[in-house]
This record gives sequence, structure tokens and C-alpha cells, in this order.
Amino acid sequence: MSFFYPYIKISIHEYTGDRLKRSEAYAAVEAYLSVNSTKFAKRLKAEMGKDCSNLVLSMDEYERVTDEFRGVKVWWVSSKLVSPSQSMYPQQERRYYKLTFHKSHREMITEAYLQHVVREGKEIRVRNRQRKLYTNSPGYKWPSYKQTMWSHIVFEHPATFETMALEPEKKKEIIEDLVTFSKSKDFYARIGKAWKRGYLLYGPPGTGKSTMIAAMANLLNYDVYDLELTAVKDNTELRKLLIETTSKSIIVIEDIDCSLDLTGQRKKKAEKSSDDEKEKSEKEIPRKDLKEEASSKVTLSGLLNFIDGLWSACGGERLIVFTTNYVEKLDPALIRRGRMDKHIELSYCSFEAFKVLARNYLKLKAHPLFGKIERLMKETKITPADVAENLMPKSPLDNAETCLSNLIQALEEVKEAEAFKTEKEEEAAACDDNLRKKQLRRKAEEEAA
Ligand SMILES: Nc1ncnc2c1ncn2[C@@H]1O[C@H](COP(=O)(O)OP(=O)(O)OP(=O)(O)O)[C@@H](O)[C@H]1O
Ligand SMILES: [Mg+2]
Repeated sequence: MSFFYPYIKISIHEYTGDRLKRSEAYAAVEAYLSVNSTKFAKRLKAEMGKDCSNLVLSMDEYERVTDEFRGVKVWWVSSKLVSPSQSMYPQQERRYYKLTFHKSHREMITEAYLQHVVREGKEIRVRNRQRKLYTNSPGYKWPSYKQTMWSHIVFEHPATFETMALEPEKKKEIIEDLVTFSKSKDFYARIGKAWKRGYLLYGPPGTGKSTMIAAMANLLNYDVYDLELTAVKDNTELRKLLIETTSKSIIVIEDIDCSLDLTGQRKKKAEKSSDDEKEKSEKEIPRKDLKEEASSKVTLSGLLNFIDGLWSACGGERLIVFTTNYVEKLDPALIRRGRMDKHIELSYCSFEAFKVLARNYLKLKAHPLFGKIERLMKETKITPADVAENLMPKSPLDNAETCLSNLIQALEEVKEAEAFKTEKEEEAAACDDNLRKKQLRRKAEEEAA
């Protein structure tokens, strides 16, 4: 029977190897068949597609469809193996597709047809792709269940560069930089560099660093990997996380200055002056208390290797973004060009930036109160987050006028507070001066005596 049987079968399993990583070939075939089989298959299954607005159909288990390629007929079956449950593990299903074709077409099917399936399947997947937000969630994971180091949800942040309050030239520059990067595959190959780019976003709290990351992801249609360094056990785990990121993604490390004591290896703690301690942001204090931090052994060199070591080149088309409130605290090696190629400072709200917010929040292009706001903005420092909060209508009766006057009031308060602060500082300085003068005089008197 097997001698005369004229057909050849190829199976494509969902999980291969011991890493339990979902096979790309399976995913591509699944996508290909979801489009090419739905017309003929009689039993389909439906899953929620992009934007949760439509259902994507694919072949149900044990369903059989035929496909035709250059006049040759082939058969696809979707099937699964159920391994019996063992005491510790629940029952496991291993799904696979099986392709059957006549042996006389062996060459054509194994080369041209399969290539065609994979190429088309990949294209379909890109089209149907829902973008994801990944995180390396801390906590205990059951090793055999763990199919990947990252857990994810659907990425649905609404921020775009259009809604971001930034000076127009700066915005344009950043957008162009990003778009150029995403189209430079050949360029990077030619100059012999891994296809990745590092961005350092720095500035005071509430100036739009996190918002900009979301806008970048939306602009380029990338996934986001939000890496929580304190939850990474050691450098090896950091590398594993890196390997499991896909291309077309942004790897984000927020608040890099307080994630870990990364400078610990270079400067000993004892050398830190007490002034330095005082300056530490509030964010740092609760994090220091976390147990994970004590157990995290990620070092500066581990992180440097993560960014541009040999492993970082796998995958390609990736952005690495760091955010920080204190750029001066970071190790120069961490932010040198080549690791963090582009440094973007996000600062207090300028009048140009305010106009973007006014247009978004109040649909205003101009208003008689704008003049006063412009003047006040030149004299004070206010974050875009504060401006946005003031422009937000607080009751159904609020209109543009009340929102703008709220903002003016806030600006005046900030101005007063600043004036008060400088006055106090001057006083303190004068006090110091007097004290020093007194001390000098006393010293002189003593010496004279
Ligand atoms: N440049 C901006 N354009 C538009 N909205 C902004 C901008 N900056 C801040 N906001 C608003 O302020 C809020 C806080 O901003 P965001 O979380 O991006 O600040 P951040 O710089 O990441 O702060 P932190 O350093 O504390 O993490 C956001 O919800 C956003 O709506
Ligand atoms: Mg932030």
C-alpha cells in the first residue's frame, strides 16, 4: 500500500522544538488558509480581528480544503494531537496543518508553492495585525507553561504626533527621523550597522515623554515592549527577553535613572555626596523598597550589551527608547551616540505648544486671551500636563472662555510662586553672605588679637 501510494504529506506544527515558541510557518499557513479557504470550507471558526470591529474567519479543526496552484490541486487539513494528561500538567493539544499533494509535483510544491503560501500568509498577518503592548511581568511563572517571557495586551493608546504639544519644527524633525529610519533597511545593511536606533527622551515630569512613545508606535505601526528592569533577574534573563522581541517594535525602559543603581559598578556608593541623595526624585523611594530590586542583578555592562551587543542585532527594525527626568545622572557610556542616537529634550510648555493643545481641547485657533497667555508663558515654567489639565472642561457649562481663564489663573499662581521662591533664595543668599562676612570679620579680629 505504501509503495503504491502516490501522495506526499507535509505537516506544519504549531509548536516546534523545546522552546515552545509558536512556529512562524504555522502562523503563516494559518493566515494564508484563513483567506484562501473560507470560500470553500464548511466549518469555520471566528476570532476577533483588528480594532475589535470584525471577525476573522479561519478553518476549524479537522476541516479539509483544497487549493490550486498553477493548475495543480493540493489538499490542506487542520488537525490536532491530544497528548494524555499527566499528573502535573493538564491535557495538551498540539495543532498542526497537513498538506497533501501528488508526488509528481514534488519539486514545484515544495519550492514555489510553499514559498507562495508563506509570503502571502505573512502579508495577510501584517494586514490583520493588532498591535500589542508587551511587558515582562514580574512574579512567579510556571516554567513549562511559559511560552514566552513577555505578556501582552492589545496596544490602544490614542496619542499621535498631531495631538502632541511640541514646537512644529521639532515635531517635524522627529517625525522625519522616525520615518527615515523605518525605510532604511538597505542603508543600514550597506553601512554594516544593525537596523536599530536609540532615542533618549528627557525632561521634567509631565512633559510628554510617555505620550511621545505612544505617538511613535502609532506613527510607525510598531509593537511596544515595556521593559521593567527591576523585574529582570540578571543579565542572562535580559538577553532572553531581548531575543524574544520581534522586529517592528519599540523597546522602552522608562525612568532609566531610577530603575536600577546602574552606576554602582563604576562609582562606589560611599562616594556619593549627601547632596546627591537629597536630589533623588520621589519616584525612587518606593521603588527602592521593592524586593525585586535587591534581587535584580542586572549590571550596567549587561544593559550596554543589551543595547548594542552582538545579540541586539537579531530581529532588526527596532527602536530602543529610554526616558528619564535626570539626564545628567546617567552614565555617559549609556547615552553615547550609537547607543542612544538621538537625544530629545521635552521641556516646559511654549506658546506654540499651547496652541496645539488649545486646538485639540477647545477647537480654538485664536482668541483675545491668547496674547495674555503668551506673555505669561514667557515668564513662567508650566508643563504641558498642567496646561492640558486646565484646558479640560470640568463641567458641562464650561466653555473656551472659562477654560482659558482657568489657565491664566494657574499661570499667575505659578508666576507668584516662582517670584516668592526667588525672593526667598535671594534672602537666603544674602543671609549666607552676612554670615560669611561676620565669620571673616571675627577671624580677622582673632588674628589681630
Ligand atoms: N507634549 C504634550 N502634548 C500633549 N499632551 C501632553 C504633553 N505632555 C504631557 N501631556 C499630557 O500630560 C499627561 C502626562 O504626560 P506624560 O505621561 O507623557 O508625561 P511624562 O513626561 O511621561 O512624565 P513622567 O516623567 O512623570 O513619566 C498625558 O496624559 C498627556 O495628555
Ligand atoms: Mg512617563
